[in-house]
Amino acid sequence: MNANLDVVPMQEWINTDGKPLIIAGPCSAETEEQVLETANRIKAEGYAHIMRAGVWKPRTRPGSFEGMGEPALQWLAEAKKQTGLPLAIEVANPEHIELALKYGVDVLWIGARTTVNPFNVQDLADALKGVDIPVLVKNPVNPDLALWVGAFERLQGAGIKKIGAIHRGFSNAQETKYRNSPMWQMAVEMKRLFPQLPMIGDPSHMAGKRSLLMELSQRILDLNYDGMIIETHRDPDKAWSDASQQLTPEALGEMLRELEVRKANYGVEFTDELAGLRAKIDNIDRELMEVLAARMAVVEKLGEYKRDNSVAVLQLDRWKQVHADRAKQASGLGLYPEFVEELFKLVHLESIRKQTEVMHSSLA
Ligand SMILES: C=C(O[C@@H]1C=C(C(=O)O)C=C[C@H]1O)C(=O)O
Repeated sequence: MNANLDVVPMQEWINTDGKPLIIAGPCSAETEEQVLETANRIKAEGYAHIMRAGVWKPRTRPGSFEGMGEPALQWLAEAKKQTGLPLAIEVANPEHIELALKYGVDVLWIGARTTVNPFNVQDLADALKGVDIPVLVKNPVNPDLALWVGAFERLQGAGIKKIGAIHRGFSNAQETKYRNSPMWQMAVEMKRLFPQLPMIGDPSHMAGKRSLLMELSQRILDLNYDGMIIETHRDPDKAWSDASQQLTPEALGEMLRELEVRKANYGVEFTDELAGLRAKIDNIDRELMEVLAARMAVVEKLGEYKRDNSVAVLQLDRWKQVHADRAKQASGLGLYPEFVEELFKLVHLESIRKQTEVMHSSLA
């Protein structure tokens, strides 16, 4: 992808003393009392750099609680006064931005259901022209990296340079362990393309349930994210939205204290050992590719046979057999079967591509 983002480093707009940024707060601002109590309990725990709360809630189906709107902004402004915590909220249209700025909100984010729509994102970017405020962009609900990048480009067009990405996971067509599947490779690719872009994990929306928060948060930290945005509520089971994925400010504190923040890089003392092990990996990878090339040469021969005898490229029974057999072999070798299944799906796709090419070569 050919794109360039001009990013102000995160530490220039929020000082976390080099620690991962923690944005914590309720899914929704429900009542003044709930906002103030939650804010003060978060503050007392000491981990949060920014408080979050939903003021307008995009819901999957009508009839669910859709947020309190402007009154919630008054409660949040009071919470900021009492705790000193800067505020972050989601905005989905220019009116939301205007109100957020009126009530002194410090950081805005664009939600996953907005990021998918370039018209909406452009409206937000236009409304932000001349405004100096950090804007975080959640990944679009579908795993489309270009759409995510496009949202940043639209913001940059409006002069916004304090930007960051929030990885909240991607919608599932089928029921899975996660509410939104992380598809970590999307965030890793984003980091590869734009190393300077802060990446913030949203374990709450990936998980959908409390029991998965810890493992997801640790994974986020192990992938070197710049921070996390996590939902916390004074009385989670009674929350008006996302009850099952929130935890109390104190339980969140306990969880955060248990997480391990590891160093981003190896120290110099490991340099020699590291170089030796990496040289081994380089050799093994070369062998892997030689083996793949040998397999592909046989696939090509089979393709020529198919072409000359008018046999279809895809042979489902054979593929089913390969798929099942390789996963079984994987267990015996101590490899994670799902990894091997995915790997062979890719290999099979490449075989199909190669044989299709061979088929077409007869037409030349
Ligand atoms: C190689 C073949 O063609 C395709 C590719 C396969 C593979 O990569 O293992 C298996 C079945 C076919 O869909 C074949 O027919 O055996």
